[in-house]
Amino acid sequence: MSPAIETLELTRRYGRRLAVDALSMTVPQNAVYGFLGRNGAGKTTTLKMLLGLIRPSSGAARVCGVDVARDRLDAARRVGALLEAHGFYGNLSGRENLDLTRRLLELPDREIGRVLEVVEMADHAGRRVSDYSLGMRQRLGLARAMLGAPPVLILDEPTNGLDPDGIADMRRFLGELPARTGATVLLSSHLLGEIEQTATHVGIVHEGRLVLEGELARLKAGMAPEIAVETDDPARAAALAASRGFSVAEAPGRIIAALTPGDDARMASAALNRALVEADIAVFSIGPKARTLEGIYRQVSTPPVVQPLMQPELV
Ligand SMILES: Nc1ncnc2c1ncn2[C@@H]1O[C@H](COP(=O)(O)OP(=O)(O)OP(=O)(O)O)[C@@H](O)[C@H]1O
Repeated sequence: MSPAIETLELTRRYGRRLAVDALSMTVPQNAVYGFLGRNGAGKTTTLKMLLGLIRPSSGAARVCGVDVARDRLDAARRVGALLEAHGFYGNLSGRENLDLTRRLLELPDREIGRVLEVVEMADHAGRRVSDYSLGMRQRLGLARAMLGAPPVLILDEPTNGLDPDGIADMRRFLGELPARTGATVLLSSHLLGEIEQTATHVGIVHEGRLVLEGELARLKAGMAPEIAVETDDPARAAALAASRGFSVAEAPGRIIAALTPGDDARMASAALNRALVEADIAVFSIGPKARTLEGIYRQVSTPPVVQPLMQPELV
């Protein structure tokens, strides 16, 4: 069974800028694959190449085994997409907007009722789209992407601009989509929490390169443990932890120190606690932290912090 999506050394240059740099990703069938990266990391450029909207400078992309550059139409038939610009006609109803796409794709009329049911929009389908909330437009966009039941859905930042209720709704739809439709979902986001709550798989892109990919549960299990320290002096605590070989992230009132995989987090916590107290730094709490996608992301996208130990009396 070929993967739902596969790219091989996919590369796109804009002038001298490498927007996507030899990116090889694999999205297994039936996954909800979270494609994660900061703004400008290269997510949209990758998605556009997968959809055949722009050509790669080199490398290849395949959807359900079909090469996108070689068989663009064949590949396009297998994908539904939700991109940022909706392009709906505000003066037409939701149903009429869907009908325009249905006719283009030469699909039977009943497809409209089916996709409206999936996104729970059947009750609003007769209203003009100009009266829709942004969340309703996003759902209509999702419904349009699902017309014809393509086996792959590609969604660019599907919760962008939504209010908390809209975000919660959209997350629920996305998580349920593989079970409800049999589709594989690739969704891009710059929000860790969003991917953590919806995705089964994750790919992290940083400066055009795929720096990590895999099943989320396995990545979490395999990641280096971290110690969270609440303290009165995060700056000195961070410097001290870094001098002892930890990679450290600093936040108001606390630091997160990442261990090397295989280290015993409890013993390391005790040793770090002793060192902090000896350096006259108040420790309000200390202990191993639950493994999160945020921790994984920090490990792959930031270089370790190594700062010289400052003597307490000099600070
Ligand atoms: N048409 C273009 N011409 C020149 N440079 C571009 C073009 N499109 C994208 N870029 C550049 O390529 C890089 C990757 O952009 P891309 O839009 O793919 O990132 P992204 O991860 O989707 O970010 P965002 O979430 O902000 O859309 C950026 O540095 C961007 O400035």
